[in-house]
Amino acid sequence: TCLQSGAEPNLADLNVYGILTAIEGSDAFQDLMNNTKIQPWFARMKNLVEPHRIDTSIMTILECIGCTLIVYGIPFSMFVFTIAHHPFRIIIAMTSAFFWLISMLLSSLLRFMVVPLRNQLAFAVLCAVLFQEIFRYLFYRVIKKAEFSLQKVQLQELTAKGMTFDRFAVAYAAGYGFGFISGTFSIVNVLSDTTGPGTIGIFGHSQDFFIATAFLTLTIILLNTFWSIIFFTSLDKGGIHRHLGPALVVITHMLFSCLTLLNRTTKPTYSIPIVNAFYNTSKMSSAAQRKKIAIVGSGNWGSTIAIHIADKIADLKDEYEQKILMWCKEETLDDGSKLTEVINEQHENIKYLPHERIPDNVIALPDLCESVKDADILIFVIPHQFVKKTCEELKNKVKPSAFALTLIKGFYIDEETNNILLVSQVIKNTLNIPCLSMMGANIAREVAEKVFCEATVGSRDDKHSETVRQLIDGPFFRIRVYPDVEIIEILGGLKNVIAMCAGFADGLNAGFNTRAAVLRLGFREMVNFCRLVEKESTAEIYLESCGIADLIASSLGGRNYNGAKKLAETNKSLKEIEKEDLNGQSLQGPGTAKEVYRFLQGRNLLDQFPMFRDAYLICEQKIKPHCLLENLTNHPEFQRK
Ligand SMILES: NC(=O)C1=CN([C@@H]2O[C@H](COP(=O)(O)OP(=O)(O)OC[C@H]3O[C@@H](n4cnc5c(N)ncnc54)[C@H](O)[C@@H]3O)[C@@H](O)[C@H]2O)C=CC1
Ligand SMILES: O=C(CO)COP(=O)(O)O
Repeated sequence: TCLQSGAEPNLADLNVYGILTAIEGSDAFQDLMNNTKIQPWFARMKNLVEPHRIDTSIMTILECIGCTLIVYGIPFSMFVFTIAHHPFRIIIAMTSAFFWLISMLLSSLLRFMVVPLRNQLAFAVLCAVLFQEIFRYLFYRVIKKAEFSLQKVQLQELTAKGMTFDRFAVAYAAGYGFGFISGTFSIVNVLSDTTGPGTIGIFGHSQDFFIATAFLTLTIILLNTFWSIIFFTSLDKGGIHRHLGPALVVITHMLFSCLTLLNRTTKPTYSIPIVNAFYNTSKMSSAAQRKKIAIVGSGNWGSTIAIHIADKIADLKDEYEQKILMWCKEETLDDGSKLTEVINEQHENIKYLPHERIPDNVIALPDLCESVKDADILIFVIPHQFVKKTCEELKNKVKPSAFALTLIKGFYIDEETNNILLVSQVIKNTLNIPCLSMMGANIAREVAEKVFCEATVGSRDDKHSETVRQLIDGPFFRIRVYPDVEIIEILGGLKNVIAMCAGFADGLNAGFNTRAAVLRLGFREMVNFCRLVEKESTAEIYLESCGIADLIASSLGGRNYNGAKKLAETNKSLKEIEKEDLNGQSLQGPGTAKEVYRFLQGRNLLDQFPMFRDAYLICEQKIKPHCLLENLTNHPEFQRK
């Protein structure tokens, strides 16, 4: 040794002293003291160093706390923010952790049984990875079975408790459970070593051992979460993805685990799991970004559009979450069953769209807010008189980044200003999200039977238009987009009133020439009315499906037309007719006729719109339907120069 009496110890002294104190008390240490001349030097060093010694137990405990925070900090936040509030996810995570434990048990059993390879690390890695992946797959199968039963019998109950069956969340919670338990198993021993007696490199390895292991364990937890998401969502997607996703997971898991075999080469191996995690995060985030669709309404048109969209998105699995939530105002049917249960069990809306199969991925929910909670696209399709109340209930309950599309034909007149208040405006103003409109000649039953039709979409946002195109446009349902959101919507409401006029004319057995005049003059009033309110971007809009085509279709076979025809034939009130013929479906024409009448009256314009005026008065049974036909001769159209 070089430490002279009275001199300061140099680095070599400190180094050797550090090593000896680490083994102090052992046989080797005693041997050294007894059989060499090192003892006086050691005593001098002890005198000099001990007064300056930092309490190592505090240091090592701090290291243990630091490593624990590295390992569990992020997973803990993930748990608190994404799992803890969902009992269903907690159950999934715990069950998945249990599956991991069984996989490890079986893997150890196999290793133990194959005696020649028992001590080969590579064999252990192979067994561990294969068993984990087999159990990941088994877990997926079990959940798939459970999902089916849950949806069949318990959906309402689950929803009421905030336990919706969200496949992505299930994959996430399953991966989290798998990762958490696997990470915990690989770190607990290491963490206990961090508490002392010394934390300087094990077996001469890097001093960064503990911290590196902590980061690696965090990576294990995160990777397992990503792997389950990739694994489960790929299996859900089907096709080639069924094989690619799981293969990717098994390969990356194997590569990651094989790092164990490189332990002795130390440093560069740390970067591999980080690259792996990065790659998996990017794969996973694309799955997380899949847009969710909610349909607010499940009547005749609501159920039809749900079927249509479910068919459309079946080919767009990367972009759209396949499950479509459809809000269904709960009602008890004649046999005592609940409508939502019937829809989810029989996959048919036997009340509002009988004999049409609703795909399994359309789930009817009785809870309005639950149905739209995570939705990126909200499709409103309820009778217009319920829009204000429905939107009020949804206030502050929808994603701020979502957008809406209204298929509702009808509007309000603001009581204070006597101005038109469109459904799209109510949605926009109450929910604070943009709202597009789609109207056209779309008699629901025919759309459900895949009979060719077209529609007009009102949108001023190219991205949203593209989304609507993806969801709706197809070989038997073509759409055209215009920026005239409001005019499209007003036309949709007004045509119901003029279709009633066509019904009155047919009910009175009017001549074909007169029936044609009713349609032309009615269409003229529709255009003139729109021009009182909004300036169209182009007059072409009136020749689109939302204009002339919807009027023709509705006047040939719409519910409003049929109801009005029956009124003219029987003298019954529309309320009675609605009750007798429509089994809960709703005539939108009478309500709109009333609103239009009020709007025109407030502006002293009733004489300029005699058909709108008379339609309302007939609905109210204040005049007879023949008056409408008699008044055609003095229509203001004939005073026009
Ligand atoms: N049926 C069709 O062929 C077409 C309808 N439309 C329009 O779509 C809208 C919806 O029509 P449909 O789906 O046919 O409905 P519908 O006429 O079948 O009405 C029944 C629906 O109204 C719901 N409802 C009853 N009371 C309610 C309340 N208090 N709050 C909320 N919802 C309630 C019922 O739950 C049921 O889903 C209407 O504005 C209609 O003009 C547009 C194009 C085609
Ligand atoms: O809007 C419709 C077709 O485009 C349906 O009209 P009805 O509500 O009169 O059936």
